[in-house]
Amino acid sequence: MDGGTAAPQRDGTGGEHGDLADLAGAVLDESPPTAARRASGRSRRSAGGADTALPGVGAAGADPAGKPPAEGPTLRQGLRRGGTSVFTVLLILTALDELEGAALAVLAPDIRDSLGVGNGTIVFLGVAAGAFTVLGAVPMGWIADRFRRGPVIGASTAFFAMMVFLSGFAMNAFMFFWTRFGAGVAKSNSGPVQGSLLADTYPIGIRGRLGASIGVSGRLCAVLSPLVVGGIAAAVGGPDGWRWAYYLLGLPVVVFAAFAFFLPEPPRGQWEKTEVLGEVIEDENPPPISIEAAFARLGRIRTLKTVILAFAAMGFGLFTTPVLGNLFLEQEYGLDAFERGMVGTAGGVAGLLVLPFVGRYYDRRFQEDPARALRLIGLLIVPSALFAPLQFFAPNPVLFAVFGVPQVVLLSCAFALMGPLMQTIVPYRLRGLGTAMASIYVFFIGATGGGLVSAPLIDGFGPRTAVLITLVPATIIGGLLIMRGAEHVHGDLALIVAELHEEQAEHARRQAEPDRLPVLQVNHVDFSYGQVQVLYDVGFEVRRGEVLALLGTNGAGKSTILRLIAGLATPERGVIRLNGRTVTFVAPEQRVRMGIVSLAGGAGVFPGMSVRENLEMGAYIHRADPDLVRERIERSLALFPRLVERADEPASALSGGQQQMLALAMALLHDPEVLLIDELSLGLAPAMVGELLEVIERLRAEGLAMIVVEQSLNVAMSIADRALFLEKGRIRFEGAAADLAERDFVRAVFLGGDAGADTSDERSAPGESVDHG
Ligand SMILES: Nc1ncnc2c1ncn2[C@@H]1O[C@H](COP(=O)(O)OP(=O)(O)OP(=O)(O)O)[C@@H](O)[C@H]1O
Repeated sequence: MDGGTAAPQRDGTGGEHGDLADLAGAVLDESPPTAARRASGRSRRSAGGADTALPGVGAAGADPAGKPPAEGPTLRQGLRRGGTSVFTVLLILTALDELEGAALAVLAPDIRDSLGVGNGTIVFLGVAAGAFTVLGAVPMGWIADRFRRGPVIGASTAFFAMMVFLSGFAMNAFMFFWTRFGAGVAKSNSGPVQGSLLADTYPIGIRGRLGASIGVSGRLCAVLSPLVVGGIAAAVGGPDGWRWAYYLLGLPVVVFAAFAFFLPEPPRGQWEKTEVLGEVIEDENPPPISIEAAFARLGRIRTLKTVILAFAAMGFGLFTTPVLGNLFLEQEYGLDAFERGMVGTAGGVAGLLVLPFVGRYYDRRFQEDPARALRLIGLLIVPSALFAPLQFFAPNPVLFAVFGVPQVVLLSCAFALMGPLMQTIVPYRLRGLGTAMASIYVFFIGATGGGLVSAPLIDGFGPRTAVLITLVPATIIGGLLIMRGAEHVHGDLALIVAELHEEQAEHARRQAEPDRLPVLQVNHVDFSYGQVQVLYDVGFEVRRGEVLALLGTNGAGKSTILRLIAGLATPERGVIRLNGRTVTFVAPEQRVRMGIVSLAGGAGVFPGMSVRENLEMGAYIHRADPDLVRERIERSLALFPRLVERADEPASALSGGQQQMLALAMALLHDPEVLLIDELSLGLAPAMVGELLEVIERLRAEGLAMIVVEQSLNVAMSIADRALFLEKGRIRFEGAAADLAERDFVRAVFLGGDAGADTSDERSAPGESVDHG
C-alpha cells in the first residue's frame, strides 16, 4: 500500500514542469522536498494578501501541540494522530461493500434461474441498487453533519447486513428488489458519513493517501469478488448455492457494524482549526443545519460548483460506458461473460498498483499548492478520453484490454482523489451534505443524461459510436472544467480560513466578556441574488432591549438583511448568531423556535378568520402544548386592548393599523428574542403609529431586541436606540439614532437635501456602539 510509512517522506517533483512528468517522477524517483520550496509555495499561496496559511497547505500536519513537523506527516504518523481504529474499520467496511456490490453481477445467472425472472429484471435490479445509494446520500449527508458519525455508520451497516442476509432468503424478484433497495440506501452512508468522519479524524496532509488506500482496498475486493462469491456459490452447489454467498457475506458485515458503533467522534473541523488557528475551539451545542441553506451555501463555493459540473458532464460517459463496452465485446469479438470479466479486471489490477503513488503525489502537491492538486486531477482525466477511440477500434480483444488499462488507471486515480479534495474545500460543518450534493448532480444529470443520449445512439449506430460520441467529449470537457476549477481553490480556501479566524475571534471575545453576549450578531455578510451582489461585508450587533433601525436608499438591501436573519436566504459569506449560537444554516422555522421572529405586516393575517383564530393559527408550531398556546395568546392580547374588543370579528373587518397590531400579536406568540419588523408605519394613520410605538416601547423595556426597517426618519428616530444607514449594500453609518438627523446624507435621502453628500467615511467598526454625534 502506501509507502508513506516510517521512511522519510520524499518528493519526486520536477518543480513547475508539468504535473504528469512530476507524477512519473513520483513513481520512479523520490527526492526530498526542500524547505525552500515549501516556504516559497507557502508565500505564493497566501491568499488575497492575508498572511495566514490555508488549511492543509505548507505546514501541513502541524502538531496539535503547536509544533509543526519539518515535513508533512507520513501516512503512519497521520494515522497514529487520529488513532487507527477509524481507518481500519472504514477500510474494511469499504472492502465488504465492494465485495457485496460485485456479487450481483457474478451471481446474476443463478439468481435469475432461481427466482424465475429474465435478464432484463436482473440488470434492472443491479442498476437500481446504484440509484438507491444516490437517493440515500442527501439524508445521510444531513445526518452526518448533525450526529455522532460512528453510531450512524454502525446502524447503517447493521441494516446493510440485514439486507444482505435477506437477499439470500429472497423467494421472488419482488423481495429481492426490496433487499437491494435497503442495501443501496444503507450503503449511501459511505460517501457522506464515512468520508466526513475520515476527514475530521486524520490530518489534512494524508487525505490523498487515505482516499487512495481505501480506493485500493475497494478495488482489490471488486477484483476478488468474482472468485470469493463465485467460489462460495460453487462450493455449496445446486440452484440455491448463490444464497450462501449472501449469508456468508453478511457475517463479517455484522461484526464490523458493531465496531463502527464505538468509533470515536472527533471534533468537527479539528485539523482545519489546528492548522489555521493553532487550537481546536469547539462549537458547543450547534443548532441543526437545513438542507436548503447548506445547498445554497455550497452552491457558492466556486471550486465545488465547477467540480460538480465537471463530474455531471463526465457522468454522460461514465455510467453508460461499462455497459456499452460489454455489449461491444460481445458483438464485435463474441466474448462470453467470463472473458468480458477478464478484460475488465486487467484495468482494475493496474489501478491497484498505481493508486498508492498517486495518493502520495497528490498530498505533496496539495501541501505545495492546492490549485496544482486540482489541476493534477484534471490532467489525469483529459488523456483518459483519448484511449477510448484506440480501444474501440482495436483489432482484437487483447488490444482492447491493453488500451483500457491506462484509461481505468487514470480515472480511478482521479476519482480516488476527488473525495479528499472535496472534504477540504467544503466548510467543515457541511461536509456530509457537500458530498451528497455532488453525488446527486453526478447521478441525476450525468447518469440520466448519459442514458438518454446513449440509448438512441446504440440503436441507430451501435455501441462504438455511442461511446465515442458520449464518453470522449464528456470526459475532455469534465477534465478541462476541473482544471479550470483550480483557479478558484485559493479563494475558496481563503474564505474557510477567514471563517475560522472569525470563529476564533468570537470565541476569544466571549471568554473575555462572557456577560456582554449580543442577542443577535451579523458578521461579514455578503449576499447576491444570482450574479448580482446586493450586500457587501455587512456586520452589526443587537443587544437585549435594544432597537436598531435599518435605514437607507431604495434597494439598499435592508429587507434582504432581514431575510437573511430570518433564514429566508443564505449568505454566501459571513455568520449570523443568536445568543452566540451560529444560525447561518438553520432553517427559518427552527429560527422562529429559537426566537428570531418576523413581523409579517398587514399581509400576514388571515382575513377570513377571526382575530382569535388568527392567533390560534399563529401559535400553530406550539400546538403540542395547548396550555402554553392559551397563555401566550392571553399575554399577546393583553398588549392590545383594541383586539380583545374585536376578538371574534374577522380580521378583514379590522383597519390597516389594527391588522398590523394583530400581526404583531401573532409574532409575539413565539416569545421572540429578536423581532424583525419591516415597515412598521407604512400606510398607517399617525394616531395608529403612535399606538404601535407605545407597544414597541413596552416590549423594549421588557428586554426584547428589535430590528426595524423604516422609511420614516421620524419613526426611526423615535423608537430606535441605534441606526444603520445602508447604501448600495454597504453600511455607511452606524451610530446613535439621535444623530441621524445631523447627517447630510440622511437628510439627502429622507428630506430631499444635498444628494451629493459624502457618505464614505461614516462607518464605525461592526459591533461598536458608536456615537458619532
Ligand atoms: N428576489 C430578488 N431577486 C433579485 N433581486 C432582488 C430580489 N429582491 C431584491 N432584489 C434586489 O436586491 C437589492 C436589495 O433589495 P432590498 O429589497 O433588500 O432593498 P431595500 O433596501 O429593502 O429596498 P426597499 O426599501 O426599496 O424595499 C435591490 O437592488 C433589489 O432590486
